[in-house]
Amino acid sequence: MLSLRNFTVARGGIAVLEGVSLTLGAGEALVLRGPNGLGKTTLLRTIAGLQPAMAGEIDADPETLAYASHADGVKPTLSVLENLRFWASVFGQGEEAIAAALSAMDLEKLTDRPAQNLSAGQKRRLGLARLAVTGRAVWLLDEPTVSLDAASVGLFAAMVKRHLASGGAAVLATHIDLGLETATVLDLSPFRARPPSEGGMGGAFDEAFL
Ligand SMILES: Nc1ncnc2c1ncn2[C@@H]1O[C@H](COP(=O)(O)OP(=O)(O)OP(=O)(O)O)[C@@H](O)[C@H]1O
Repeated sequence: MLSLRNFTVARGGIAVLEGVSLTLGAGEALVLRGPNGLGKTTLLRTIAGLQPAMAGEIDADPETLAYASHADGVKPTLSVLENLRFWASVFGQGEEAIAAALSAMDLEKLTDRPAQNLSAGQKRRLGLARLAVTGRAVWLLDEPTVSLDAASVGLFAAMVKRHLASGGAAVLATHIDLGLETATVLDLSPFRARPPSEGGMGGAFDEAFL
């Protein structure tokens, strides 16, 4: 469903990760690990097509990818239900998918509340519920559990497990253990871009190099 070969990704024109190769098949989850600033977000953004790769190849159908970023991406003046209806219409999904999304993230009691009046955790639950109305197979998830309490983390983990069981796949940047028994953990530290003096395309000096 997704494969990368010798993939190099950059922020601000400077390579942060180089030579990343991976494959992801149906039912599989990949957990990206590495210290702050290493490039996990950058890798997910590049896979999602939000920025170009610096080098390497990606094999994936863009129409199968759904990206959930750090930001919840909810529309503040729309209610919870209106937000999901909006996204469902964008992705060609119907009421059944919306009902499943509400149930998955326990949002049924909040359907009429404007998103701007949700708590941080509720907003994040709505942001994650959007995934369930995309109908897309490969979920790209950047720190999906930020602001979630333990119960909501459990709901989200269950949603991801159902997605995998139904033939979907997921790449997650997360520092916590979601209990995805079948997930493969990929430590990105060995792919940190080398500075030009070492033959690489990197060069930023920041916390990733300390
Ligand atoms: N817009 C930008 N312009 C230039 N550099 C950036 C930009 N955004 C991020 N960076 C830098 O790119 C590097 C990789 O950042 P990225 O957000 O991908 O790391 P991360 O591994 O996801 O970190 P974290 O675990 O803290 O979320 C960092 O050194 C960061 O400071």
